[in-house]
Amino acid sequence: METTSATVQSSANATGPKILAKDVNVFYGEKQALKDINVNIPDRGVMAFIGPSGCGKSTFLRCINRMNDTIAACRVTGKITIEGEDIYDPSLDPVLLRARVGMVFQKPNPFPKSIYENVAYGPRIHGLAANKAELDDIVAKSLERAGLWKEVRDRLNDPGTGLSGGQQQRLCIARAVAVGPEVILMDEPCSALDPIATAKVEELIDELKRNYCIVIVTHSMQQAARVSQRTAFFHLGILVEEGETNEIFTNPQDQRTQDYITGRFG
Ligand SMILES: Nc1ncnc2c1ncn2[C@@H]1O[C@H](COP(=O)(O)OP(=O)(O)OP(=O)(O)O)[C@@H](O)[C@H]1O
Repeated sequence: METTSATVQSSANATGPKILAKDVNVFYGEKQALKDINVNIPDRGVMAFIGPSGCGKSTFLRCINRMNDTIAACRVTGKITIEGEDIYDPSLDPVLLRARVGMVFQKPNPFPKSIYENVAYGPRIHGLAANKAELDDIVAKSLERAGLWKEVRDRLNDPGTGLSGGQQQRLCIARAVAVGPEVILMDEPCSALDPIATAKVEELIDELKRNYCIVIVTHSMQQAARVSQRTAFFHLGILVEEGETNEIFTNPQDQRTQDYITGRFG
């Protein structure tokens, strides 16, 4: 499923960490939700964030594309870089950042428009296609990358909301891919899907990791074990432990990780 279109190619560089977080603290008003988070996220692979409810996984995910900026009471300190570039630099446009760092949410949220328009919207507003033929090409390639092309190519003008839940989630992934992101953030992307649709999305994640840096928040340890190469365990706003997924699940260094993965809490 290789593509020749520059617009859907990741510009990622395979060496060194893609994302680097240093001493990241997040506050909602007076309440501190994350404390001194330090982590390197490698390129071309999947990192899973796991941990009990309320430990700050989604909050940290939202730091990576500055979605927390949209929450009035939220304050972020510390530094996050993507390929060395400080994403909190005041000169950086968060709208452009969010094209580089796509996001897929828990509940599939296609626009109330056609399948075609759902995918074409981003490339059009970012001026990625010079004409209709180029836009058609981006739409087709993005749907192909999201493993949906064969299922929808004959009904591109049908509403996106008419697809099944799993197809809608893959449409949202196609929409993220269409603007040529480097990073794809996924916040529990399968929690609203049945096991068959979940398996399809997991297969897709496995395919996409060859070209993108993917960060996934999941409540399912089985899913983390299946799809990720690295796992970070969060607890009460602290990143307790991070490492190779296999190591985290078989030989965790911290008692809290051990307790969580063996089901003693969470
Ligand atoms: N918009 C918000 N305003 C105020 N507090 C918030 C907001 N979003 C999250 N929090 C708080 O920040 C803490 C971390 O929440 P977050 O949603 O990041 O955790 P999580 O690990 O993703 O949880 P879950 O697994 O239940 O989704 C929680 O105490 C939560 O109540």
